[in-house]
Amino acid sequence: MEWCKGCVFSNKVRILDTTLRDGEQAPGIDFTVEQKVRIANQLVKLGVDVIEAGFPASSEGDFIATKKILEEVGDKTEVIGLARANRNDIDKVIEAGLSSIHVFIATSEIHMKYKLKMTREEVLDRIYESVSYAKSHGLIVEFSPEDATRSDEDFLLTAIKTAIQAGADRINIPDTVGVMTPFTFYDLIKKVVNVVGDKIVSVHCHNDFGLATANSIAGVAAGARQVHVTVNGIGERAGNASLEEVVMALKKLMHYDLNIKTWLLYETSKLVSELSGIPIPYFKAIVGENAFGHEAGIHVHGVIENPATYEPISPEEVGNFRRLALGKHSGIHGLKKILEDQGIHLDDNKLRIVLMEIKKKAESGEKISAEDARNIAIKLLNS
Ligand SMILES: CC(=O)SCCNC(=O)CCNC(=O)[C@H](O)C(C)(C)COP(=O)(O)OP(=O)(O)OC[C@H]1O[C@@H](n2cnc3c(N)ncnc32)[C@H](O)[C@@H]1OP(=O)(O)O
Ligand SMILES: CC(C)C(=O)C(=O)O
Repeated sequence: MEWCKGCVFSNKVRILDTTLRDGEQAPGIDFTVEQKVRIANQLVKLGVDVIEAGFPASSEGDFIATKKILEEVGDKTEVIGLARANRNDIDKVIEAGLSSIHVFIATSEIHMKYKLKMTREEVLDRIYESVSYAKSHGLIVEFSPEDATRSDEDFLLTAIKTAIQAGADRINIPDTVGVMTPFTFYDLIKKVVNVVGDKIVSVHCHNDFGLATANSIAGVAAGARQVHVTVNGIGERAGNASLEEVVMALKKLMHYDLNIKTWLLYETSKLVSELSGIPIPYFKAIVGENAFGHEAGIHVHGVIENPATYEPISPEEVGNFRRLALGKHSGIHGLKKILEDQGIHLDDNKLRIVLMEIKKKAESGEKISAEDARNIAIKLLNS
């Protein structure tokens, strides 16, 4: 397929879910250990390939949670822990019993100067030292040059080569502050893929300009074969690439092969929303209450005749539901179906009368339910 031309890997794309790490970093989200285990079990049921369970060096709670998740699902999926490029953090991942580690250090000038206070050479040394230290303990190592997309490109590629030389198994490219466009990210990932040879390239996108999903799929088109996502897109600042959007775009629009049981997306989204306390926006793609909602008469008529007229995917594919609504935009076909589903059969003249009543009420700001329509129809029939 055009999208895959030149890819060095198969058509299979891995999903690394970081809801329990980057997702939880969002201000106001603090999962309990029990909640994290519930979400981890749901992610396994969903079919994610890797669960980033936490940052063991961060706190006793994160250490315990990471360990617990490993005990709970470690035999069913890869469980990975985050670590800064220092031995203490790496030792904590090892102590937690994990076999996979995600080591990161920033490679952008601004992060090296103001945060790390390290020179380029010191960062390169730290990369080599920390990745090889993790490898010497038998870990699968995914390396991330933090703030990669604002790094000097040549230095970034040198940092990546250094991680590979130290034994890194996967290279993850984070757009840490979401400054990429699908076009610039495609170009960057192409260059990274050319450098890493047969290692898997992963992408980790943030949503500061609302482009996390678009950038993630552009990265895959450029040859990445792993995507970092979070359920409902929760995460730092404007969030991460949303699992449900990335999965459905890769599967339905770009025809990639994924392990995800898409019909569980809606229930997974609802669980994370409930446990995080972050509501799902009504208009959220794939899992929003309105994602398969139709009111406009022309749309409802089309959907009744053939849902594909206005639904690029069926709600059943993602475990969501179709909702036919009544309001000032309704048409006679929709009203007819909503009434007939309630056992009310009217001729067109009477339907028109009911429809006018509905539009009048809606225009005054009233919300009209199927039951309201039924009552208006019955009143008319009895008049
Ligand atoms: C892009 C990301 O999301 S990265 C992941 C971010 N996640 C988190 O920060 C959540 C958990 N964080 C924490 O619990 C704490 O920040 C800890 C435990 C990691 C560190 O806490 P503290 O020791 O109090 O340090 P603090 O957070 O104030 O500063 C970060 C320190 O880590 C250093 N650092 C930051 N990133 C890295 C890195 N990748 N490799 C090595 N050192 C790093 C900073 O230079 C700073 O070091 P300094 O204390 O010697 O100046
Ligand atoms: C730890 C890294 C991958 C990260 O979360 C980021 O850069 O956004």
